[in-house]
Order: sequence, then C-alpha cells, then structure tokens
Amino acid sequence: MKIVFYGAGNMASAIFIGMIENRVVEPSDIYLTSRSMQEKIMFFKEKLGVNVSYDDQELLKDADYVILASKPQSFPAVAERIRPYLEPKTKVVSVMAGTQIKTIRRELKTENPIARIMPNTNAMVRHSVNGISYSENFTDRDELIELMESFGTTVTVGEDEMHNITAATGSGSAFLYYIYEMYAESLMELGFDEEEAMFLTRNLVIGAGKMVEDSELSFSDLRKNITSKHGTTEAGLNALDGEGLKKILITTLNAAASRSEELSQDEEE
Ligand SMILES: NC(=O)C1=CN([C@@H]2O[C@H](COP(=O)(O)OP(=O)(O)OC[C@H]3O[C@@H](n4cnc5c(N)ncnc54)[C@H](OP(=O)(O)O)[C@@H]3O)[C@@H](O)[C@H]2O)C=CC1
Ligand SMILES: O=C(O)[C@@H]1CCC=N1
Repeated sequence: MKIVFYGAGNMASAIFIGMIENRVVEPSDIYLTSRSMQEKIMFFKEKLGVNVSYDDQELLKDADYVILASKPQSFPAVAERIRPYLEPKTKVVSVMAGTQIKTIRRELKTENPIARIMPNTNAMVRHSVNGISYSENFTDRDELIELMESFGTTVTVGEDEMHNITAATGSGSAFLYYIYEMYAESLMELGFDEEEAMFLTRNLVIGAGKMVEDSELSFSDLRKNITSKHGTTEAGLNALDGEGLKKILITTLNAAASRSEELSQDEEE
C-alpha cells in the first residue's frame, strides 16, 4: 500500500500516527510532503520511519491513495503539484473542510474516485469520529473504511451533510477544550492557583471521560446522579441554565457549519 499525504500538519499527523500505531499500515507505506517545513516532516521520518519527499513524480508513482491535508486555501498550490503526475489508479481523499468534490475534481482535472473525510485530532487516540462522503465512482469503499476505522469510527453522510459533521465533530473537540480552558480559568477566579486549577480540571475531565466510556448511563443520568435536591449542583446548574448554555452552543455550532458552507462556495459557480 502507498499512501501519500500532501500536508503533514495537525490533522494529517493524527491520522498517520493513528494508522501506524494501530498497525493497519507499515510506516514504509506512508509518504509525506509539505510546503516548506522540512524540519517538521524529517522529525516524522526519524521518529516513525515514514518516507519523506518533495519530488511529486516520485511521490505519486504507483500511489494507492493521495490524502489532501493542507488548509483549503493552500489547495490550488497543492493541486498544481499533484495534477501532472496523478495516475488513474490513485484514489483521492480530502480532509479539507468545505472544499467540495467537484472543486477537487476540477482543480486536479481528474476523473479518479474522490472521497471527503472529516476526522478530528482524536485520531491520535483512536477516537476520531470520521464523517465520509464519496464521489459516485468511488466504488471500492471497504478498504478506505477499514483504514479509517483504525483511528476511529466512521459515519457515511451525503456531501451536503459535511457542513454539520465538520461543526459537530471536526471542530467539536476544540469547543470542548475551550470549555475546559474556561473552567480552569474560572477555578482561578474561585481562588485556586494556576497549577491547582489545571490539575483539578484535567482530572475532572479525564474522570468524566472515563465515566462516559465505561458507564451505560446517559449524560443526563450521569448528571442526575450528582445532583442532590436543593444541593450545590442544582444551584450551579440553575445558574448555568440561566446564562443560556444551550443557546450559546447552538450559536457556536451554527457559526462553524456556516463557515464550512462559506468555504465551499466554489469560485466558478
Ligand atoms: N486540525 C483539525 O482538527 C482538523 C483539520 N481538518 C482539515 O485538515 C486540513 C489541515 O489542517 P491542519 O492539519 O490543522 O493544518 P496545518 O497547518 O497543521 O497543516 C497544513 C499542512 O499543509 C501543508 N501544505 C501547505 N501548502 C502545501 C503545499 N503546497 N504542498 C504540500 N503541503 C502543503 C503544510 O506544510 P508546511 O508546514 O510546510 O507549511 C502543513 O504540513 C485543513 O484543510 C482542515 O480543514 C479537518 C478536520 C479536523
Ligand atoms: O478549523 C477548521 O477549519 C478545521 C476543520 C475542522 C477542524 N479544524
């Protein structure tokens, strides 16, 4: 198997590290290139034993998959590198938020099968939720799903649903991290020093995550188990509701999904 990543940043590295650690590919199956950060990808070569090259012809020769893992704004430059050497057998897989299959097809001037995936950086710990949608001619889907399930779970969606998946799970863990960050800062307002606030929040989050993983209970039941009638939790939850937490989250998710739609506006439409 030959899998070539154009882009070796946060998302790409979470994917290839996830794949390698879960032994669905050998390090020698992975080929990396970037724009200019040679030091960074040489680190992966030394640490993981993957291949690194800036020679597009060599990279794309006999490739099974090419993974488009740059920012959407860098895609025209990436497409220029790939276009001359893309072979008919190579399946194209994009992780770019917003960029449509038809845009990828046009920029690469190719009829090759194309899939879009929307993973998240939890791929590194095998817990990515991967949205996936395919071009009609992407018929050999099982192999790609197997590769992706090495670093998470996969949900097949229509391409128009990608905006919501991008908001919900692509960006989703950043929203949760931000809440943890604000929680720690609020503990400091309460009087804990920074070290204590980080320690308490970190362990709270790890413990809550393990409860979610191990318990059969719903979020709501887990919460109710902590909430005594007229107790401290109830007082806190009432305050949280009063501030409109759900409304804040809906606004957050809508903003992310709308940005994905904006990114998908094809210049040629
Ligand atoms: N981060 C996340 O949680 C998620 C990101 N995504 C998507 O993944 C994509 C990448 O995001 P992220 O990893 O965070 O971004 P990063 O900035 O961390 O990585 C971008 C990578 O693209 C490379 N690149 C840029 N231009 C070129 C080029 N012309 N040829 C080859 N490589 C190039 C960069 O190289 P260099 O370092 O040399 O500039 C870098 O390795 C985005 O499209 C994003 O929408 C999707 C889901 C989640
Ligand atoms: O912020 C972004 O645009 C990308 C897509 C989902 C997560 N990160």
